[in-house]
Amino acid sequence: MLSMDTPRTVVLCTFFIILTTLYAVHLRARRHKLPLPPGPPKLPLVGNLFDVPSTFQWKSYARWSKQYDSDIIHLDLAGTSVIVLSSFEATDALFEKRSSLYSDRGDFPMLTELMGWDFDIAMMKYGEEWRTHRRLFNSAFNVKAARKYEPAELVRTHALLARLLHSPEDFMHHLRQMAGELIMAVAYGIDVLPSDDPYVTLAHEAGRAFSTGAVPGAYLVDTFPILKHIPRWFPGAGFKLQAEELSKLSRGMLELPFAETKRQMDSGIAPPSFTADSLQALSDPDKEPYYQEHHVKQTAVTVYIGGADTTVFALGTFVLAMLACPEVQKKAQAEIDSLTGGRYLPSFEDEASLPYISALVKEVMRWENVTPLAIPRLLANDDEYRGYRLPAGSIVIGNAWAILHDERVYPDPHTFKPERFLLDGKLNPAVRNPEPAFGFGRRLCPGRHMALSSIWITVVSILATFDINKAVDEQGIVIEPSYEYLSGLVSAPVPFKCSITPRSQETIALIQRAAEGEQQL
Ligand code: HEM
Repeated sequence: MLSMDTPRTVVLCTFFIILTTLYAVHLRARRHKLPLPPGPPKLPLVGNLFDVPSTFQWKSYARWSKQYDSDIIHLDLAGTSVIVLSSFEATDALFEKRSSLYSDRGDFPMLTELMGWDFDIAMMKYGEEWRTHRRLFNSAFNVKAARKYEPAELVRTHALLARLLHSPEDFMHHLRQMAGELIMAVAYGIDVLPSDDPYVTLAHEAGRAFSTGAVPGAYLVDTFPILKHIPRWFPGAGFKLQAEELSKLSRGMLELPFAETKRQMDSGIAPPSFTADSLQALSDPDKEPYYQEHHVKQTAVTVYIGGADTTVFALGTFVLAMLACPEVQKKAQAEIDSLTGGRYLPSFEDEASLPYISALVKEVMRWENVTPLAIPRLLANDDEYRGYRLPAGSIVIGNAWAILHDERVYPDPHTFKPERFLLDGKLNPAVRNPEPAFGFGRRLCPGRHMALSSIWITVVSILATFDINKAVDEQGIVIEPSYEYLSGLVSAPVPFKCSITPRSQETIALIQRAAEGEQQL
């Protein structure tokens, strides 16, 4: 019904629309005049293309941030605008508080279109499809749901201890096997073979191909997407043949383990897992109606790709930290011994009584964080921050490494020091959690609860039962690890040697009893 006020309302509305349009035009014009954030001088056309190194970019970004005294810097990579944020304040202000603008991902034509990884949540554009996958993921991996994986984590950790007893020199292989077993069990309910398992091998190769394709600029077609249309016989189109080969891995990873879980479900022998539970829930009328089978299939792969390498490399860093700081290892073992008296292997119930171990795990995540630049974002619209113009379409990078090595928050940041997280023997809530190790805002890693609990139980179990020391060569000379890392989206310790020996006859007996008990279950 029209009211007497209608003409007045129309005038008011028109006035309001004109005012907001004028304001938007004014804002755009004003923003256009604002300077870009500071950064190294740019050459014509190529900008900073030759300034940015091809490895360990996070260290150069952090150096520039100091040099220009700004936690937000700007680079131009041959026409692509790149913004790097190097403080908690800046990532909080943009990724967290303006998340609707800063949650998109850039285009990776090689990875998503040619290699077939378009179904991976981590690379998905910000929108409905991503939201559906993310909800499905969260329903199975939120803080409460992730607790149901603890028994599986404990069993796999005990199997790891038994393998370390047998061949300690292969510790990285054992850590990888453990992570592979755990994730295949959690995602698909598949029990993998103790070695050379076809699913783990496939997943490992697929994961490697994924990590290579996810590095910005790794393939020319990512910088010049038009190249994806050139025919495969064209000179220089080798990447298309390579993509065809690699896409077999993503297809295999998508289809094979999923088909196995469905086969087990049809035979009534499928153990609980993300895939089996989610497929069962599809037929439940009370559950979310919008999930479909392909969402479950695609999300299950993401569990493996997101979780396997990251967890293994964090545990590699733990071992390296024990070599760097033997006194930390002693303190951690003393805390465990004072609780268990060496009579039993620690379990998740002990977590609250072992604050030094929890602090040690936080320090592992901070010291050499696995994903130094998280995963870059794409800025959806023009924006303005601290008087700087941030152009739409910019790649925005959160330099998690710089934030976790900020001496204002973590004094003496390059030293491995779990004590920084403690006060009077308890975890100190005033010290900031190293959460940027898992990214930022709405795209913060959804697997972090499971990752942290599996890392915690592995760390406490190894420390309870083994001593980790530097290896010694045939001449009795100590082999110093290089403490170096390989550069990439996911940063792994350079392979190193160490000596892992059981702490006593009693701990050997505990490990054997745990492994035998679990085999009988
Ligand atoms: C030490 C272990 C891990 C680390 C350091 C890690 C780190 C990260 C980081 C930095 C991101 C990007 C966040 C951003 O864009 O800001 C991410 C995303 C993701 N992670 Fe993890 N992660 C770990 C373990 C896991 C595990 C165990 C899973 C699966 C159970 C997982 C699943 C994912 C998924 C699905 C995404 C994509 C999220 C999205 O784009 O919305 N991660 N992770």
